[in-house]
Order: sequence, then structure tokens, then C-alpha cells
Amino acid sequence: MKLEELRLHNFRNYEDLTVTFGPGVNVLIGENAQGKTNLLEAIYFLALARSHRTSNDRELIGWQAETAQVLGRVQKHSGITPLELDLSKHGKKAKVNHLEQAKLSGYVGQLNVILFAPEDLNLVKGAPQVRRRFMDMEFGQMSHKYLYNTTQYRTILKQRNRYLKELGSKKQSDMVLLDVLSDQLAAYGSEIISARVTLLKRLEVWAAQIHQEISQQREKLSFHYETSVADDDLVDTQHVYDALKQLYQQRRDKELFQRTTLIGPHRDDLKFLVNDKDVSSFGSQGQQRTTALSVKLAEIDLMHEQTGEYPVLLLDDVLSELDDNRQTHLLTAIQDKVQTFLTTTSLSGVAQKLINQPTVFRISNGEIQADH
Ligand SMILES: Nc1ncnc2c1ncn2[C@@H]1O[C@H](COP(=O)(O)OP(=O)(O)OP(=O)(O)O)[C@@H](O)[C@H]1O
Repeated sequence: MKLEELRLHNFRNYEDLTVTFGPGVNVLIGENAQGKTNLLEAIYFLALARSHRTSNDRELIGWQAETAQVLGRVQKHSGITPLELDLSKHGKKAKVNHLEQAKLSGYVGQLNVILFAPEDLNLVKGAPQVRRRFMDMEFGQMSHKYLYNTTQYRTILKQRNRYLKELGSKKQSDMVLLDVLSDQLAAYGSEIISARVTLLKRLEVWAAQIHQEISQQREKLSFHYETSVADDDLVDTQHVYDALKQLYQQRRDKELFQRTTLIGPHRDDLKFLVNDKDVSSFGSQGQQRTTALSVKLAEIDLMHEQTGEYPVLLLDDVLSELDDNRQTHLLTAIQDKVQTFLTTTSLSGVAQKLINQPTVFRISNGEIQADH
């Protein structure tokens, strides 16, 4: 899929912008603080109806304005889809084909993006929530069911945690309601865990292949999904559901004592192994970077496999963080097949690694100009 056109009204420092993009690599050049990342953020927002930088949508509205709009035209095998997000201080409206969508799951998935920013090099070394967020953002774009289950799970988790607090402080003593909430949490949680296990198996195949190429056949990358559910129970959703229910029974006293939910996908993690060793503890910085890059590039193939369309790739200032070999791998992997938006402060070093001429835009103070 390709993002053909983007229009912004009062989005961050863009008052009024209409821009048509090229189908291949689009390079966004500009000095610091001119609006390069804001533009990538707008594309990410158009795809996921949320920003990658802030959970407060109001920050996205231009300082002098009350409302903001992001509109795009997405080209897919099935034709062109217009997307629209309207933001105000009262919330946001999402439209597909000019029709307002009541649920986020009706909107997300129309434009699929993969964002790769310097922070993503933390995928391996960072806290577990970085990897959980990574799984949820990527798998949610590929599967409506996954997105729905994670949204429901979060709601029940909040209710259950609130109830555990009330039980802990003796404001409540009814264990029947706790059982009902545990049951619902196990139902959504088991769907999430089995989907993660299945999709990670596919992602692992692609990532291992890319990692092997970058490391010149020296390293074997593999994944391990870490969860309280025993490996033997990770066979299907029903087994995971039964295991979670049992775990909620067994750990009830501990959860009541700690007044929070200790088991479920919101506590799980993903480990990356290089030559069977945990790369976050034993890998060099170079191996950790190669792992992050391989996983990011593998997502492109996984999304294509799952949806039949290549996603749009957003590279925010990431090239400067990669050495020559890794840069070449990244740029070769995306040639021709993936529409890419790449921010940089200088074109040197990028252009000669690309086979085809990129479309270049200069960004200055919230304005964009195509470079001819
Ligand atoms: N809501 C907003 N309204 C207006 N301007 C904003 C808003 N939010 C941020 N800005 C402005 O946007 C600019 C930052 O843009 P952006 O983060 O895209 O920079 P950049 O071009 O990617 O720079 P760098 O290369 O340093 O990352 C700043 O000048 C900031 O003041």
C-alpha cells in the first residue's frame, strides 16, 4: 500500500499542508525542529489514530488552533481509500471513505505503518513494556480481532485491579465478582497470548533469515515468549484459557495481598536469543542493534504475509544510528517494494545507497517543498 496524498490542518506546526508523495523512498530533509518528525507523526497518527510520541491527542493540535485535521488517500490493491481524523478538545472522529467509524477497530488497519526510530534500538534492551507495546501495535494492525481483544482486556484489567484494591482494603468481600472478572480476563488474555505465540513464530522465521544475512551467516536469531502459562499449555487458546483460570485461583492470595493482577499478557515478555543466548544480557551492542533491525525488517514481510499488502515504512532519523553495513541492509531491503518516509538533516550517504532516485522534500518551519 502507498500513501498517495496527505493533508494537514493545524497539526502541530503545520497550519495547512497538502502534499503528494512518491511511491518509493521519500526523503524529508530539514534542519532541527522544522517539522520532520511531526510529519512522520501525522502519517503514524493517520494509520493508528494515535501518536507514537504522546498519549495526549491535544498536544497534536496547533498551538493557535482549537481543532486539527489529518486526511490521507491510501492506495491499495483494492483501490483508493480516503481516511480522515478530526481532532478537537472533545475527542477525535475517525472516518473511512467519509463514513465515521464508531469503533477504533473499524478504522485501524486501513493504512499499515512500521515506524523505526532510534528508540527502537531499545527493543532488545529496554523494559518489557517496550516489547509488549511493540507486539500490540504491530499485531493490532494486522488483525482486527487482536486489536479488539487487547482493548477489551485493558478495560477488564482496570476493573479487576480496582476490585482487587477494594478487596485488599476490605471495602468488598464478594469473591464471586472477582471470579467473574478473572474468567473474562482469562478469555481475552488467552486470545492475546495465543495470537502472540502464533504471529511471533512467523515473525521469527523472517527475522532469523534477515539476521543471518546481516551477520554474514555467523548468528542464529530466535525468540522466546515468556509467560506464566507453561510451555505445554501454549498449544491453543482453550489450553491457555484453562491455564490462566487455574493460575488466577492459585495466585489469588498473592494478588489480594499485592492488590493487582500479576498474571496475563500485560505481564508477559519477549526474549531474543542469538546463538541460543539471551541477547539483552549477553549480546554486544552491535548484536542488539542487528536484532532490533532484523525484527523491524521482518515486520514488513510479516505484514505482507498477513494482509497481502506491504506496509508503509517510517524511518525517523534512524540511519545515523546504524553503521554502513546495517544501513545498506536496511536500504536494500526496502528498495522498490515498500513506500518509505525517511527523515534526515542531510542527503549525503543516503542517496548513493538507493538504486532508484528518491523523492526529496525540504522541510522548513512547518512548510514543505518538493526538490526537483
Ligand atoms: N502543537 C504544536 N503546535 C505548533 N508547533 C508545535 C506543536 N508541537 C510541536 N511544535 C513545534 O514543532 C517543532 C518540532 O518539530 P519536529 O519534532 O518535527 O522537529 P524535527 O524537524 O524532526 O527536528 P529534529 O531533527 O530535531 O528531530 C518545534 O519547533 C515545536 O516547537
